[in-house]
Amino acid sequence: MAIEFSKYHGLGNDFILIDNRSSSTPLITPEAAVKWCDRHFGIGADGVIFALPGDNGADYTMRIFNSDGSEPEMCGNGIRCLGAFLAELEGLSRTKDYYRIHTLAGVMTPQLMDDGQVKVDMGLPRLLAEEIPTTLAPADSKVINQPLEVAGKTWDVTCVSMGNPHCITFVEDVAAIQLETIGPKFEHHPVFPQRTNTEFIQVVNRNYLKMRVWERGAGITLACGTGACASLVAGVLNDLCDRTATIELPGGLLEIEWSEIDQRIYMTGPAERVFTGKF
Ligand SMILES: N[C@@H](CCC[C@H](N)C(=O)O)C(=O)O
Repeated sequence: MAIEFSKYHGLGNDFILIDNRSSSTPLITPEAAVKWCDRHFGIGADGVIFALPGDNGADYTMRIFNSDGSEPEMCGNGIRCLGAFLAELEGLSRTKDYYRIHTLAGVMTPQLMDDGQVKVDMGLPRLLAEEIPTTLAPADSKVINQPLEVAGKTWDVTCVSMGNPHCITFVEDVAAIQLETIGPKFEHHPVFPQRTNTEFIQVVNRNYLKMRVWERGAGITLACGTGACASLVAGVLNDLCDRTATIELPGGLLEIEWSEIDQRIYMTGPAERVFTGKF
């Protein structure tokens, strides 16, 4: 059976989007997602995202498979792409500029802005070790600037969950990090029972951070929305940045705010359709 898809990206973090609104079961399996994401033998993407019927009062449900077939709880760049995809699918029948999306990390709300950007209410960051999850500290403690031995070197790490796990390290120069060798060692470190996404952050000033990322289940990507949110939170917890900052990723810029009013994280960035097809 041929399945229609749309290819989108958010700052080069690219996804295959599938209109799955007629069924609560993803139209393709995790094994098929691995093949579809293959950049030589498939369509090529960092993940496959399904637009499913809403759950728990939400307008829609998002599920996502990473390019290795694993299923993460959330995806920041992906949910911006999903917002744009749903607007495209609804066309003239669309009645509002935001969607309440049920995810494995709770309900997230992407809003389509007049300038074409998508702003997402990403919810509350989770900071306790058991919420990350990590065994780096007692279950009910935060992991802020804690030493972690990886590849014979001690890294000071801060851990934040945006529904999915992130381990953040502040470095002098992000360009000098050997991401392809060190990334997998963080991802599979035994202190992270559900593996982890890993962000390396260079503080340019209190409102501008440079980031490179190794993603759980996808490897090096050009951007990670949840990673950018988690990194801003880590920067605030370490008093290295303010609560509003621009995050520079290899694929472009994201604006992140950790609201003092409701303590929620707001992420603003682009979502672009590249092409559509049948597979
Ligand atoms: N690129 C995404 C995150 C996708 C999920 C991640 N690989 C995980 O396994 O947690 C983003 O933009 O947030």
